[in-house]
Amino acid sequence: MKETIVIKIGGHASDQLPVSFYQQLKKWREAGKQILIVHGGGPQISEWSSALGLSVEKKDGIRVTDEQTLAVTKAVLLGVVQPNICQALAHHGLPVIGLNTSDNDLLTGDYLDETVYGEVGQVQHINQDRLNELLADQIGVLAPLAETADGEWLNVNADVAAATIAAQLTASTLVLLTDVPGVLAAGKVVPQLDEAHAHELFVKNIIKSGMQPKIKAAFEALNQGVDKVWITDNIARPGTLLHESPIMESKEG
Ligand SMILES: Nc1ncnc2c1ncn2[C@@H]1O[C@H](COP(=O)(O)OP(=O)(O)O)[C@@H](O)[C@H]1O
Ligand SMILES: CC(=O)N[C@@H](CCC(=O)OP(=O)(O)O)C(=O)O
Repeated sequence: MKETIVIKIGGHASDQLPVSFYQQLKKWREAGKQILIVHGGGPQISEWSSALGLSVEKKDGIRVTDEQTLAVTKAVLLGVVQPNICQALAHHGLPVIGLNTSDNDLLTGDYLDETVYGEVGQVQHINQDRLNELLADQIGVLAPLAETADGEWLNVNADVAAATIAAQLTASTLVLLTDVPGVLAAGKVVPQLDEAHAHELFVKNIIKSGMQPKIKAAFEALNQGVDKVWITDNIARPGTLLHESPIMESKEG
């Protein structure tokens, strides 16, 4: 079985991928690793929603999604963000396939809390065999949309989706690629973060907004068997490396 690396690309990051990103993907492929990209698109969804006169509301980094916002989310993720990422990878000579849940029920799930968030879900099950088959010879670029057993589409936070998928694929590494070089505290990147330290930064309101679901998702992935999680703006360096328990040698304590 090939080693799997899951990379989540945030909506900001996907608009400005540096050449080093594609070079690193090539290196990993040459080393025999299979790669799945789970993409976001939050800023793009907000922009299109506003342009269409829809309200934009997030609670703890999760978008409150009514029927109209879900329609915009599907259109923007599958019609704008995903094709742009696939095109960029292809231009850099990488074999790529754009994916969404409708291909053999790749991501099935259920509502997170319908009364609070509306049409928002969490991934419960992935079609692991189909994904592994697709990833054997190409890089998959998968949208964070799940479907219920009844075929309803659900909007899933891309960090949370990537973490669940990484865990179910038993990925060695989950990279959360974003627009900041890592988790920042007092203006500096925290090089290593365990759960206790993360909790402290939550309580002090240092970890806020979009960083909240990212950190929660990262620890979910670690607790479910993913070896390493990085939060970074450059896949060639780990940024913040997350750990389940304290690292004795860590200066961050
Ligand atoms: N402690 C923190 N360190 C770094 N970024 C933080 C922190 N707390 C909140 N953030 C915010 O989280 C953002 C990244 O989350 P988000 O905007 O959802 O990115 P993405 O689209 O890549 O998922 C950063 O741009 C920053 O504004
Ligand atoms: C439920 C929920 O919050 N879904 C996200 C899905 C996209 C996403 O997560 O994009 P980023 O990674 O770029 O933020 C949203 O609608 O914004």
